[in-house]
Amino acid sequence: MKLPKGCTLVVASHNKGKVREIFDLLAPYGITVKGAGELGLPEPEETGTTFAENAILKARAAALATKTYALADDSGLAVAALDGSPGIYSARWAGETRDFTLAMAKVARLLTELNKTDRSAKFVCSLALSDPDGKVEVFEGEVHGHLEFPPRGSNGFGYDPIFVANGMHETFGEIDPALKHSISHRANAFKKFAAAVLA
Ligand SMILES: O=P(O)(O)OP(=O)(O)OP(=O)(O)OC[C@H]1O[C@@H](n2cnc3c(O)ncnc32)[C@H](O)[C@@H]1O
Ligand SMILES: [Mg+2]
Repeated sequence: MKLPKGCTLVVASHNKGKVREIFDLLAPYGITVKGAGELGLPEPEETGTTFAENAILKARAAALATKTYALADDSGLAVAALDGSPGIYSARWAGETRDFTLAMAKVARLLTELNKTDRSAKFVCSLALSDPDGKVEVFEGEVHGHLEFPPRGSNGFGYDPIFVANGMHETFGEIDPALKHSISHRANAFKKFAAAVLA
């Protein structure tokens, strides 16, 4: 599908860090964007079993509620030695208060307890675009790297302070946000979205 010129796009996320990144990624395209938070949209329960299913249900809920196009992002950290955990549970590992210091410590603790030495991990992002009638399209991206402890840096959000992308030495918490926007899982999904929808 193509986004009609001059349309408004609702970014169906309640995560401020994510919304900031999606706004940055959309900035060059001259689309009017609104956040689900500022529109007071409810946060749907993420009952899907994959990133794509959860992205679709969030995009559709916002599109049907606002009768506009909506873009949702479901993403997370998949740690190889933990069989892909926390995966779709990445936000939930941070508890009700979304404490990522706690979530990152849980990852470190599990790796130690299970005697795992492999620190490989990836971030995964599924972007779902819904039209005002609930018709959806999904775009996926990944970035591969490894984890380092203790956490470093205060840029970004979530698990960024423990993730180092392949070929880098600094964590996503330490690098310039513009650099993260050029290589991240979200950037890679976004490139596909932009090519298909914004061209
Ligand atoms: O569902 P919405 O409202 O969009 O917000 P959320 O925070 O609940 O988002 P998800 O359900 O997609 O959960 C993904 C979690 O994975 C983590 N995550 C995703 N992308 C990340 C990134 O670029 N850097 C660090 N952590 C990331 C982050 O902690 C998110 O809370
Ligand atoms: Mg969520």
